[in-house]
Amino acid sequence: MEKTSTDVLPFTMNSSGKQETVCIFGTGDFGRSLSFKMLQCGYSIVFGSRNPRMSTLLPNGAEVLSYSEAAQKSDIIIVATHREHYDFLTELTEVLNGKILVDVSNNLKINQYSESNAEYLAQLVPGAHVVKAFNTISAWALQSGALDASRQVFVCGNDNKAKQRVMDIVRTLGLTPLDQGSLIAANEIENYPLQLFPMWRFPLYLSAGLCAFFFLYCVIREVIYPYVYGKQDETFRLAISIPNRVFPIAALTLLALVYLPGIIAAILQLYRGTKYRRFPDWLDQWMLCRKQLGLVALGFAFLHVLYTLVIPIRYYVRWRLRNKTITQVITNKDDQFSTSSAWLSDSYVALGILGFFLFVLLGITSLPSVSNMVNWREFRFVQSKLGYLTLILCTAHTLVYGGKKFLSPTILRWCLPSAYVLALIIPCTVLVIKFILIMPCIDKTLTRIRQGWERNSKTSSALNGKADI
Ligand SMILES: Cc1cc2nc3c(=O)[nH]c(=O)nc-3n(C[C@H](O)[C@H](O)[C@H](O)COP(=O)(O)OP(=O)(O)OC[C@H]3O[C@@H](n4cnc5c(N)ncnc54)[C@H](O)[C@@H]3O)c2cc1C
Ligand SMILES: NC(=O)C1=CN([C@@H]2O[C@H](COP(=O)(O)OP(=O)(O)OC[C@H]3O[C@@H](n4cnc5c(N)ncnc54)[C@H](OP(=O)(O)O)[C@@H]3O)[C@@H](O)[C@H]2O)C=CC1
Ligand code: HEM
Ligand SMILES: [Fe+3]
Repeated sequence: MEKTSTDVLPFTMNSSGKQETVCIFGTGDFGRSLSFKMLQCGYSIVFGSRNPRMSTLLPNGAEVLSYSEAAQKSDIIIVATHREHYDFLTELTEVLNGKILVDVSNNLKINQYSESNAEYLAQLVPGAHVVKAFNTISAWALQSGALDASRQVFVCGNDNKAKQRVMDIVRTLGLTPLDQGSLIAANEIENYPLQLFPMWRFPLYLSAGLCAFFFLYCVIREVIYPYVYGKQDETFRLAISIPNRVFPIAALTLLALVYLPGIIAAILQLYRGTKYRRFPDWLDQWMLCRKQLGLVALGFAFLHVLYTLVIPIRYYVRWRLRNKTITQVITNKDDQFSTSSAWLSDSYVALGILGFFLFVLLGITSLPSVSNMVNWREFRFVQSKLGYLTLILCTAHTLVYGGKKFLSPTILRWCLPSAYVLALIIPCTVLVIKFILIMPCIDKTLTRIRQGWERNSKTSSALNGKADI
């Protein structure tokens, strides 16, 4: 096939065959980094600056002029200055008339101003076509080429032609433009780089709260209580014994909280008899951060395993073992081997190991490189079915660890049961309700609801039918 004349033109040439010139206002970090990249991609660059002569460190081949001279050289102007300094643009409204102004700016805080920076720019220079772009790309990444994580450039603007021209530039720089619509979207685009791990916030606050609560609980039971009643100094427990209760308890509770919203959703759907009514916001948010909750739980489980591995080398544990042996020698009594204790001890450790193995498997499948390789059904199978199996194994691990002493009154201190007894409440509740939900009669109704059946649609059509008669 023969190539047309436009096919053979490089992107950066305009229709008359000349290199396309782009003007950048501001010779700061971002303006400079963008100019390096654009020069590499074949654009010719003209800088607008307050002090054209003072500007150093600029790439070879870029011209530096005053703001108004530079603006006349191109019909696309990238405004690489901070919003606080935009007022100089009001003196240039005439030269900027009809030109494309690209707003790249970010603020320091979310919703710092009542209108977005791009809308503010459009108010300052009403005759220009303002397009928002590039604000999510950092100057450092542009220059060092480390753009793997952030190749996407969100673009928005009211003038379609202007937006297309900017998107062409984005593509030529090897980045991916994402059209976000009109300039109203600028507010959201500007808030985007200011967010700090939004999906992680709830899981992290929740785990900090859980850890603080259980830590205090254990300190009261295991440090303060022995001190008050026997003047014993048990503070060494703060280093390993108590963290090795708090971390597994946090892991188990968070794991249960990953599966609790699915159950609440099912109960709501059964109660309402339809899947077409929205869940309350808190439930929606909770559902959306289950992955993060699960990964935080996995982190705590890892800590528990590491702390458990060091138990045999602890001074306190070795001292107790030695002392027991010596006492047995002195009193000439030996401990009878108890098969049931051996079973209990081996089973709870085995359950922990199997639970941890599946837990890690869940974590691995949540890596994008792995989840992209499995289909939806396989992913659901691992996350939902194996996820529940993980919860069952970890709960059983804790239940068997509690063993016989579980509810005996001797373990109460100041009426407080052992911490793991509290930790079992949510997981056991989740498992019991899940067990009820998968009973055939309930499961059948739930499946019908999830396939689109509505309980009330029958009654309402019957009522309609009556009304017709
Ligand atoms: C280590 C670890 C890593 C994890 N990684 C991920 C991850 O990468 N990605 C991820 O998503 N989760 C992840 N999770 C969380 C969790 O495993 C999944 O969310 C899991 O799918 C939850 O299973 P579920 O059976 O409770 O709920 P679901 O599978 O969500 O739902 C149960 C049922 O409810 C129905 N349902 C769910 N939502 C709706 C709705 N809005 N409207 C109508 N019906 C609905 C479904 O059809 C399904 O039949 C992770 C958990 C852990 C512990
Ligand atoms: N740095 C980054 O990684 C990113 C920055 N941005 C945005 O790009 C814009 C520029 O950022 P950055 O380059 O880091 O900032 P700098 O402070 O490094 O540069 C800003 C430039 O603005 C010009 N300017 C115009 N008027 C004034 C004035 N009154 N006072 C001071 N400077 C003025 C100056 O250029 P001259 O001296 O030539 O006039 C100055 O170098 C900002 O809006 C920022 O939010 C967006 C994404 C990433
Ligand atoms: C390799 C895997 C695991 C091993 C070897 C293991 C081992 C142990 C041991 C030895 C104890 C007793 C600790 C003590 O005496 O202080 C224990 C307690 C406990 N484990 Fe595990 N465990 C594993 C995985 C898990 C996992 C994945 C969870 C849950 C998510 C978990 C939850 C708990 C809980 C809640 C306790 C009770 C904590 C307490 O109050 O003392 N364990 N585990
Ligand atoms: Fe500045």
